[in-house]
Amino acid sequence: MNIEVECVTFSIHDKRLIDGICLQVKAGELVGLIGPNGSGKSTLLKNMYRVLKPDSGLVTLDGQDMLRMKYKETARQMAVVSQDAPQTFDFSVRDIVLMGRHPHKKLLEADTVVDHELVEQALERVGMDAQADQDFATLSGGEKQRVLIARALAGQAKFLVLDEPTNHLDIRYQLQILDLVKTLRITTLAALHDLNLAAFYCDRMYVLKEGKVVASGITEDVLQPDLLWSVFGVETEICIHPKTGKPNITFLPDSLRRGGYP
Ligand SMILES: Nc1ncnc2c1ncn2[C@@H]1O[C@H](COP(=O)(O)OP(=O)(O)OP(=O)(O)O)[C@@H](O)[C@H]1O
Repeated sequence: MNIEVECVTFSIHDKRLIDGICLQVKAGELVGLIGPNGSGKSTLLKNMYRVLKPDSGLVTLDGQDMLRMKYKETARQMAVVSQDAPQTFDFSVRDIVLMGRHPHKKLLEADTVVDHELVEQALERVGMDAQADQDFATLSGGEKQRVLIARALAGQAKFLVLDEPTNHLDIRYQLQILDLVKTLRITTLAALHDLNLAAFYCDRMYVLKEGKVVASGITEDVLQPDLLWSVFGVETEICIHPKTGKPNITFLPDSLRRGGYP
């Protein structure tokens, strides 16, 4: 599936939060969206998964205007894992993952053996099968995040939107989840804060600042000290790591330039 954002603009109370953004995710790519706090990453993603409606511009899925699609059709094509886990009561982990199958069903249609198989497989893939019967509300932040990834997998979406998917995860699961996404080769757009993870996993990236794309391209070209200074205001040294072959960023805090701590 190819996704295209064409010149999307979005404002709230006359404040322009997204300013003429164009981007593209080609079939099978894992594309990163990076940028400082408040640069518009989540707002852009919400415009893509239809929680917000662009003032102007277009979002297309394989050339189809998404705003003209039925919501159910969008949900079949696109799965979203956002930072905010849903507030739920009395739903088990398995129930939550089964919800990923809903866009494929008619109203009141019963769940099938295939639905249940897909749910069990998805739970196994994220390492949550042992907690399938636990109340979702009692999980840790990281466990919730993994269950939401499982829900997306069970839904067999062709396009995955991840809004800081590794936010609550310990390092093992950060690597596991991004490895999984990469292995599945699902077309994915992911807002990521960890630049080293983004450097390792993303095929390409877009850098946002104040609602605009200020750089884009393959990670090796985009991740340069000058750019990171101008966007994040942080000094860095970047080398290509001999084992990964990917950019490895070392952050140099202000205190180093001042000669360390008193
Ligand atoms: N409903 C709203 N009303 C007013 N301003 C808003 C609203 N929603 C978002 N904003 C503002 O839009 C800007 C972009 O927010 P957004 O959440 O998209 O940033 P982000 O890049 O995802 O940030 P973070 O990395 O902190 O998650 C911020 O300045 C935020 O305060």
